[in-house]
Amino acid sequence: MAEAILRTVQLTKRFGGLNAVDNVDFDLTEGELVAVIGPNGAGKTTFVNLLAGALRPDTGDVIYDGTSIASRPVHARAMSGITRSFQIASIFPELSVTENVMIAAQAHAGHSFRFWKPVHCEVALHATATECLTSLGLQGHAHRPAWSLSHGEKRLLEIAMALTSKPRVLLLDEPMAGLGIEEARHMINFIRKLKNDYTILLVEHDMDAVFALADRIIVLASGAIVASGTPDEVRIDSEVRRAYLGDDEEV
Ligand SMILES: Nc1ncnc2c1ncn2[C@@H]1O[C@H](COP(=O)(O)OP(=O)(O)OP(=O)(O)O)[C@@H](O)[C@H]1O
Repeated sequence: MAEAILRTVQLTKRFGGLNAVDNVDFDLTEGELVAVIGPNGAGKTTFVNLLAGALRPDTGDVIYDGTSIASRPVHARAMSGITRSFQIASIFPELSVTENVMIAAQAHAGHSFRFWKPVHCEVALHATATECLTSLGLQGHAHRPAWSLSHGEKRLLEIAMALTSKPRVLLLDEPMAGLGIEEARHMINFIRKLKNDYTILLVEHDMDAVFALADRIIVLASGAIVASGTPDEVRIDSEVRRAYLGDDEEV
């Protein structure tokens, strides 16, 4: 069996008396797209925060490439290859789409441009930005101010900004949130393309997206994994119907 790039061992995060993430053993193998689903308050965002480094676990561990990273901060994890999509709040509305992606690229590159002449930095950042925008179909919007993008285009821009770090593991937290039907279809198509190049963890409420994209699905309820498997396995799992969807609902 292939070695996991990223795994968690009995990962636990408490808020007061609440186990938001409760003893979670999880693994993600290179090239996979694993979706994490579960009802509101199940612990999905807390779990992503623990992987991205925005939160530290109370107990348990996060292992990346065989090394414990549980105490590493967000930027150190991003530098080593685990990147979460940017949030709309981190887009600069008055700057162009390209400029936003260039700023993300510069932030990820950190000091690595230190020895370059400014003009070379600019050219390199521009090239990275163009590549990332193209992979999300935004190249035609490069010169527009970011504020003028639709909600769906802004969500694509968030992902383009995350790609500037050339992540090995891309963490996507509800990329479909707030999208219309057409925008959602568009987003699914782009994430499907990203699957060719990235290992992805997708947290998502949109079941059409989850079942269209996931190689494996993990179901969280009250912080704990209650089911996992292929989409077909999860679709027929009675525990999932009980804990998450209600017995009568179609998955
Ligand atoms: N910073 C915090 N302080 C206290 N409680 C928190 C904090 N963050 C999350 N929680 C609680 O932890 C539990 C898990 O929350 P989390 O946001 O991870 O769930 P979720 O599955 O992402 O929910 P949703 O689908 O609604 O986004 C919830 O009961 C939530 O109220």
